[in-house]
Amino acid sequence: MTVVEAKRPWGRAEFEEQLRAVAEQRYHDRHPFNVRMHEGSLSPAELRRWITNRFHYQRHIPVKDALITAKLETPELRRMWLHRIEDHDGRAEGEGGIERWLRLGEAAGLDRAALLSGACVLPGVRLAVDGYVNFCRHRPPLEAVSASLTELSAPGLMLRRIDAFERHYSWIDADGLAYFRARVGQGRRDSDEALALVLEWASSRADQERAVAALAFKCDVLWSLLDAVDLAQREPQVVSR
Ligand SMILES: O=C(O)c1cc(C(=O)O)c2c(n1)C(=O)C(=O)c1cc(C(=O)O)[nH]c1-2
Repeated sequence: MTVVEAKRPWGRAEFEEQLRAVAEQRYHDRHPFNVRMHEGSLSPAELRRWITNRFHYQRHIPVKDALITAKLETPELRRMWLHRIEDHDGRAEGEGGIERWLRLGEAAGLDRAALLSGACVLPGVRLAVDGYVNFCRHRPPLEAVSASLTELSAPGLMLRRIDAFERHYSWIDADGLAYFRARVGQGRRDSDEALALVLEWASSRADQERAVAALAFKCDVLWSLLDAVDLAQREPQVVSR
């Protein structure tokens, strides 16, 4: 009989390093579409296609956070996670990240009703977003929370994006960038909180490897979302001006 010895868990610092390496090396800031966005070579139609399709992702973030909240077992943890839902949905009509994204769309000349209808969302984007929501629906809290750790890299990307929009896409009113500005601080807080939970919860090497795999999966979700946007033919879009 062969005895398979369990691998020893990584130390805390090494585990954190593994997570950060995935969040950096597989992040979608390296995707060709984002590279073109940053260098200023996207056409208005491409930028509008991205805004339209990313709205599908944005509006599902609070749904997946509600699924995660339902799995958390203490009031303290649920309180911590609940603010994410509020960040996107706001406390009242006309507030929150979803509303800010709609204003970004309007600043780029997109029609609010058309965005809300979801009619122009690409099939690959629907699948990528479904993949993320279902992952958080079905997996244990450790993996669902680990998947959110792409946010370790998000604040840096937001700053780069704000700079790129101001520099290259000044036809979009600067007020439209409020979504990205708000996400810099929110993303830092979210990733600090999530990282502390993952480091605490994953005690065995198997858990640690599951956490790293969950984060890699999420990187793939973001990457394939951009693949769909990048490869799409020009979509008919309802433009308000
Ligand atoms: O624009 C981006 O590149 C980007 C990336 C990510 C991310 O890395 O997951 C998020 C967001 N934006 C974002 O706006 C957001 O609210 C958000 C929530 C989450 C999450 O997984 O809980 N990621 C992200």
